[in-house]
Amino acid sequence: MAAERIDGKAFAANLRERVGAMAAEFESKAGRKAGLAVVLVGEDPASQVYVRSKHKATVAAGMESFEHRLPADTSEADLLALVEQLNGDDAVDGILVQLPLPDHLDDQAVIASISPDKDVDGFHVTNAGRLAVGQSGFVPCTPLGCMMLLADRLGDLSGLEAVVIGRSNIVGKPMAQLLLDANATVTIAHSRTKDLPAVVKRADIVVAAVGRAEMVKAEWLKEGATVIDVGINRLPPADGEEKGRLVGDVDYAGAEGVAAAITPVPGGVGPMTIAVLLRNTVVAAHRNAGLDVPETL
Ligand SMILES: NC(=O)C1=CN([C@@H]2O[C@H](COP(=O)(O)OP(=O)(O)OC[C@H]3O[C@@H](n4cnc5c(N)ncnc54)[C@H](OP(=O)(O)O)[C@@H]3O)[C@@H](O)[C@H]2O)C=CC1
Ligand SMILES: Nc1nc(=O)c2c([nH]1)NC[C@@H]1CN(c3ccc(C(=O)N[C@@H](CCC(=O)O)C(=O)O)cc3)C=[N+]21
Ligand SMILES: [Mg+2]
Repeated sequence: MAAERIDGKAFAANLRERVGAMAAEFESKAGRKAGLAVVLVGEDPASQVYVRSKHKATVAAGMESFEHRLPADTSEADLLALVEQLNGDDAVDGILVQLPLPDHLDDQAVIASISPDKDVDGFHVTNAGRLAVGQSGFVPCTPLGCMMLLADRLGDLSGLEAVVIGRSNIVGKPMAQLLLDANATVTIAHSRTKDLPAVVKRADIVVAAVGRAEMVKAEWLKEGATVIDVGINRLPPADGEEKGRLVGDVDYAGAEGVAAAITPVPGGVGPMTIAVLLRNTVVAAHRNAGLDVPETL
């Protein structure tokens, strides 16, 4: 039987609806809209696409979107000065600096300059630390979106074997932390892992966040596994194509024959990332205005 396709796009649309309702309620209580500032340095085409879809989604949810596009040769001092200005701007509840930054800019220094209370990406060490010790803060959007899909599909994750492939600060590590908090038994695999296929074979839940097109094969999966594919990989254009296809880190066509459920690429985790970003921004707005955060968020 073919695996069920986990429709992240539909789930995300529903979440954006709910966030929109909370944003409207926030506006009526606070007398202003919740605001998200997005900073893009340089002209990377993929980053431009993401920033444009974040802007559209922010406005559609009834929030204010402040876009700052800076030239690729922006100095670190100028970028830090902009973040400082946004930190002090009461109309701005959330700040997102699109990564990766051009090589001459230090990602970590820039993330460190964002006020943890406006760090809706959840990348600041303060928020990473809060997640690690179980305090409330901001959780990175992509892993939180993956957890929402897993909770919706599987309910209680207690005792399930979860394997996260990838250990980046923005996806793999926080993903593992959230799975652990949900009482899964968690393994983190990475480029030095010996016999990755055997490690993946144990998993009831596989989260692939590697950045290698269709690396995870059907034969690696346990029958009935739930597969969350975070990877976004652009294949080289085939004959007659202008742009190459977008594929995940999992061989979807093969995995469909073994898994119980799997997220597609596109239409899976990607749309969740943006919806959770809006969710985090409305949460930030409530906290920054001293209002109770609605429980439904
Ligand atoms: N859908 C979405 O919303 C988002 C998608 N992404 C996508 O997710 C993917 C991962 O992103 P990100 O975490 O930022 O990437 P990074 O490049 O920061 O991390 C990749 C991880 O994969 C590991 N890895 C690399 N090669 C192998 C291998 N052959 N076997 C096992 N592990 C390997 C690396 O191991 P090591 O640590 O040893 O180097 C590293 O931990 C990318 O495709 C990215 O585009 C990212 C963010 C959001
Ligand atoms: N500070 C920061 N925060 C981020 O959250 C962040 C970032 N930098 N840099 C880049 C990555 C990547 N990322 C994605 C968001 C949405 C889709 C998404 O919507 N993808 C669509 C397809 C989009 C397309 O067609 O290209 C989908 O999967 O269906 C993908 C990837 C956020 N990131
Ligand atoms: Mg994110």
